[in-house]
Amino acid sequence: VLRARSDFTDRLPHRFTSIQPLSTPAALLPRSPFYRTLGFNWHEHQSLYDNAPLKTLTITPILFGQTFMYTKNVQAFYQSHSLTSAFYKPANSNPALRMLGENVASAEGDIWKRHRRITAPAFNHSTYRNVWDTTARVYADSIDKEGWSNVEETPVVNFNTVTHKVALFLIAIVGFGLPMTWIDPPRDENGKLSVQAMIFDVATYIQERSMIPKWAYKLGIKKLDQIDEAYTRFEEFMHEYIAERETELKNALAMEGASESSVAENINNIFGRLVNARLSEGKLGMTYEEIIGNCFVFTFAGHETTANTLAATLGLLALYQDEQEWVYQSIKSALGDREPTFEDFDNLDGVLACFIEGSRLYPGAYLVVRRASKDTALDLPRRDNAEIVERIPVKEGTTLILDISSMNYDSDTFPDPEAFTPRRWSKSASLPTSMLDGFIGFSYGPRVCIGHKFAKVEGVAFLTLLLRDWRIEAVMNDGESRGDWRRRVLTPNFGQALLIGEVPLKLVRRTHRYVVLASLVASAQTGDFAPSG
Ligand code: HEM
Repeated sequence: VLRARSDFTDRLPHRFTSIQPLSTPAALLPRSPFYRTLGFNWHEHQSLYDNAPLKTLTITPILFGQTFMYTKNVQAFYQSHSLTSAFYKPANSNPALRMLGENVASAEGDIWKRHRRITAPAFNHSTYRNVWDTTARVYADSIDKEGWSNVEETPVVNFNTVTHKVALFLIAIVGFGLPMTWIDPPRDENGKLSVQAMIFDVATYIQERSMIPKWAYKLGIKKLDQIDEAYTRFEEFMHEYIAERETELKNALAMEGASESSVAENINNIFGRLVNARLSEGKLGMTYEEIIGNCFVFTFAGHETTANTLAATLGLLALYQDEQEWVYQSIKSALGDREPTFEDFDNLDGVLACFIEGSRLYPGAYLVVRRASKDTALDLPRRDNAEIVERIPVKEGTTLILDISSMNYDSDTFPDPEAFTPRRWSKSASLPTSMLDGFIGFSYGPRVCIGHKFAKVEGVAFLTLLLRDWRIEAVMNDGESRGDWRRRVLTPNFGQALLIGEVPLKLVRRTHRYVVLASLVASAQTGDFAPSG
């Protein structure tokens, strides 16, 4: 049944707030009960749609900002993200993403198409192989440098720090060809911020950098000086790095028998592709500013999301020992006693299921923004009877917030939504659709996450190695229950990505003793494993 309605504001529940929660002033204000009324407190967030029969509502700010339409109706997601949709991702939806230059995540229309055409070919089979191999080497380096090669049990470790380091290394090495070592002094011999510290701070302080006015950096506040130094150095460093790479590519092109296509074929990292695009004339060129903008966005998007998802997944595995045992057995049956390789990726679906279930419960990108390019409508099934579909008109210019975190906790799609149940994603589970392919945490349609396979390969490689070698245990306070631990440790914050705090874990060795290959450690230290492209 399709019922036509004239005005969505009559059909949808309304909520009022003082200011728009997705605005700069709201992000600057300290957390308060005011946010709770909006559902932007993690635990109450899930009840935001309780009285919304179409799982959709509007929020109208009284003092500042516009009325936005919020939805956790998965049909709204599919309709607003399809190729033919009247909705688009507005370029100004997240100013933080474009502060160092236009890029594939911030642009819209033809500019976005150009950025996507240049960057997409870098996400290919050989990149994913590189992601796998690099993850294995970073893992070996971390075990060695942390001094865990010969211990039966590690001390308490904040695993969020570990996963942030792993994710940062992956994007720096595979994305930009920059060597990294697990233990790196924060400054070089000339007192300059190390590349690692610089990239880490750039990715961590994106929210602060986008909001704090320039004059504030002159006040001599230590934290602001640190942020300013990282960002200034990042731009300087990238300028020099682009110039260097440009010279290398020009030299490669000048060699006998070389052609533009043969040079392009040999480039296997994102950075190389961006610089090469700059050398090409015409429609697929890129400015310095755009290259830096893209490097910046890959640093952020490729780091924060994966790192927080991995940290949360490990925390959940530590709480759900039976699921950990299940995935351990699935690793053993896929690998036997041999070392995993990239070729095993497809058979490690139990590990992927854990990563996806971790992403469902703690979605790195917890919402996405779309805007109606013309008067249009959404056909939304009702919560009480999905056979009844109501047509909700949407006026041109309306902002639609696709609330991924609420969709992921919807009990209609995910029975017992709070439970960590990786098996709901496993290939053998009897699910209505192929859920693994249909997971919306990486979005859908033309603007699907460009790094989704990058993240999955990295996540599966890291989890496989770690879970094969160690049993993970949650470190609890005296008298603390599993539920208390989950609330204390795994209650996230809404930042540019969904942020997880410290995740205190302990690793207890399984029968497999990891043998640190001297050659791997040596290459990790020199950065030789960085791709030459
Ligand atoms: C668990 C990890 C990740 C999650 C949950 C995630 C999620 C998402 C989502 C939901 C979007 C769509 C945003 C929108 O439409 O507004 C997106 C876009 C994007 N992601 Fe990811 N992502 C992850 C990892 C990565 C990685 C590893 C990279 C890079 C190596 C990356 C790069 C990007 C870029 C560049 C875009 C913009 C694409 C475009 O608009 O054409 N992401 N991501």
